[in-house]
Amino acid sequence: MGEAPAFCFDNLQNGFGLKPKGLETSADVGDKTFVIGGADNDSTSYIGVKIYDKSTGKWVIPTVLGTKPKASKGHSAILLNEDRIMIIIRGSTPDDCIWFLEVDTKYVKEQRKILGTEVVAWSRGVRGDAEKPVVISGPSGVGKGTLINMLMKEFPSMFGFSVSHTTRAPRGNEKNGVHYHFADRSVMEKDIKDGKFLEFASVHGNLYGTSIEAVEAVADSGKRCILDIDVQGARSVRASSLDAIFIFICPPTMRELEERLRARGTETEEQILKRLRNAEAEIEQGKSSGIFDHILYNDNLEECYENLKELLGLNGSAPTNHKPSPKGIDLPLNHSVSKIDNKILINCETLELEKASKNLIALDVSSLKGGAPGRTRGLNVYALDSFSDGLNEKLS
Ligand SMILES: Nc1nc2c(ncn2[C@@H]2O[C@H](COP(=O)(O)OP(=O)(O)O)[C@@H](O)[C@H]2O)c(=O)[nH]1
Ligand SMILES: Nc1ncnc2c1ncn2[C@@H]1O[C@H](COP(=O)(O)OP(=O)(O)O)[C@@H](O)[C@H]1O
Repeated sequence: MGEAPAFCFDNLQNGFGLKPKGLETSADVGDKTFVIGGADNDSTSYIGVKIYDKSTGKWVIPTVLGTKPKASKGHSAILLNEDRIMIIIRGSTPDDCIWFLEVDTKYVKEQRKILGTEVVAWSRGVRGDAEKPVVISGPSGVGKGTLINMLMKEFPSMFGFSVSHTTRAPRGNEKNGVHYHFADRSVMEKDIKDGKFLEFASVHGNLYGTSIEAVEAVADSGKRCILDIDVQGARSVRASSLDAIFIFICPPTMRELEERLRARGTETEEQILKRLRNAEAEIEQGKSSGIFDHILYNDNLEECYENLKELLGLNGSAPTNHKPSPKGIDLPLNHSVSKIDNKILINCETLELEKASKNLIALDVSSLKGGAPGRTRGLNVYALDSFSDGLNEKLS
């Protein structure tokens, strides 16, 4: 795209509108200058953001969404695609040094409309891709939990369960933080308002929801995330930026569903009747709404499980190509940053002679995925031999 070759951030002629000032950097996007960070004496524990609107000549403090990076010993900023600023933080841990401040992405534009204020959104940068999450829905008692448990037991290193929040009371065998995060309605409602949830719904009279953190934590651990959520939740996830595979589980008959619910023995008569009433509408929507990619009938459990595995490409044997999650990036405190096309070059200023030939790290940002309110994934990292021309070693 005909960009200038490498540039330094103290060169204001670079056309990227970036300049460091103490612990602050700034980036120009259209009429706005985004100032990131604070002065040396700034005592806040997070990196702050303020916006100078050149058209009005006024400073604006935006609503800041997402998990914010901690205050740091300094950072570099690189504007990407005119809609997000990549921040490389000095002196942080390997998995905490790359962040993205979204200033004009689709998500930020939507939130600006909803909130009626200026909005920016943080998301942490993560190396590599996550596998598509699997959303499983179906009426109460159809066997979702049973099938998910079988999958997690057979492939423990491959799948991780998204632990939902709910206001319903725990059942006898259920552990807080394992089966659900059992929450007070007022706390959950506040977290929903604060944008911490990917989706939420009122189901059988209780509030249920998937927090963004629940899904991202599974992906961070290098596992494929499984969500057990109702049809309303599946619809919300379908409309979100999460690219998932949607599976609906149907009972063979309503009578069999009722028998399973009663045999499970975890609900009162009143709760069973409520779940059965809701089941008819759920099955109707599950089959006809177009939300689901696949419908599975859970008549014979073993057969249904085999069909589920086939859909997930597991075909009876444990996959051998399961990749562990990539590690973070170990950056020395002193480094300089430049950009060539879709590569961000980090020159690590090491004094150790034996490391001097491998002191460049390249971050490939050509295939970023996701973003706020979750993580920004798809960041590829290479060690670059400064005495040769090309990228020569993908860091493990
Ligand atoms: N939308 C949504 N639904 C959920 C979530 N967690 C669980 N559910 C759904 O809530 C319903 C009730 O779940 P639960 O109380 O565990 O009862 P069970 O389905 O009878 O085992 C089921 O349809 C679940 O799929 C969530 O985070 N979001
Ligand atoms: N194919 C099946 N045939 C008979 N019973 C089943 C089958 N699948 C699940 N069950 C039983 O039905 C009950 C409900 O299953 P569960 O997994 O708790 O459903 P859900 O999570 O969808 O509410 C459990 O007691 C489970 O052992």
